[in-house]
Amino acid sequence: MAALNKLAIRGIRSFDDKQISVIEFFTPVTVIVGHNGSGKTTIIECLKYATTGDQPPNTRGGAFVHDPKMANEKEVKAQVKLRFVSASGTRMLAVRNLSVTAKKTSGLTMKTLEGILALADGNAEKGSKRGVISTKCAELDTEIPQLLGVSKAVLENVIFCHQEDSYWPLAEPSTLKKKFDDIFEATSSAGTPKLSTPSRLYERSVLPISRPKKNI
Ligand SMILES: Nc1ncnc2c1ncn2[C@@H]1O[C@H](COP(=O)(O)OP(=O)(O)OP(=O)(O)O)[C@@H](O)[C@H]1O
Repeated sequence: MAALNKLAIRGIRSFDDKQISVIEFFTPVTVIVGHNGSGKTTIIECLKYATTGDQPPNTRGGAFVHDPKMANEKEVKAQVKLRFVSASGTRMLAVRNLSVTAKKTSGLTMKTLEGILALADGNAEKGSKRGVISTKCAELDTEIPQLLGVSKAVLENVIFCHQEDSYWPLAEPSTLKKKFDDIFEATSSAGTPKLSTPSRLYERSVLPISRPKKNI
């Protein structure tokens, strides 16, 4: 069974870029406790980012990275590192890198830098190429969910669902249908419906279906 072992965060939200904070996950459960604003959500955001490559909602302009103004720097380099065990029992390492630069006028410029997906025992962190599977972010985005044995949609909408997105089950029918289709993989990559899946059954049982009236 897949498992998360350790998460290292540097330069994300309130986690500054001067030190690395390490969170270890224990079996069967790890409880994250802290005051408001202490960084509990940030830990989940980092897990989602490490596994899917998706940054939290409303952070497009670089708000996910520690604010350079607070760091008193022009540029902040951020890193999220996750050690995990794949569904087949292999110890893996995923590293994602970001940087944010304060613009001369105002605002931020964010860059996504090369990542690493590697075997945890291959010394990729020390620069060794042994055991490195990919350094391309797009490949990490598809490979990591596969290694965990969970679809990207389930990681995004269920396991690491952001608190700002957690009301999606109450969304309007078309949004809800799309979410269920993604989660149950009801559409092929070409967008055509696959076999009858739970989402299709859900759609049939919940959405009003207009039937032509019969002439008697
Ligand atoms: N870009 C940023 N740079 C620096 N600090 C930031 C940045 N973005 C958010 N923060 C700070 O990081 C913290 C975010 O904390 P987070 O939401 O993870 O806390 P939490 O423990 O989940 O809080 P709550 O219990 O209220 O949900 C806040 O204190 C916020 O001010």
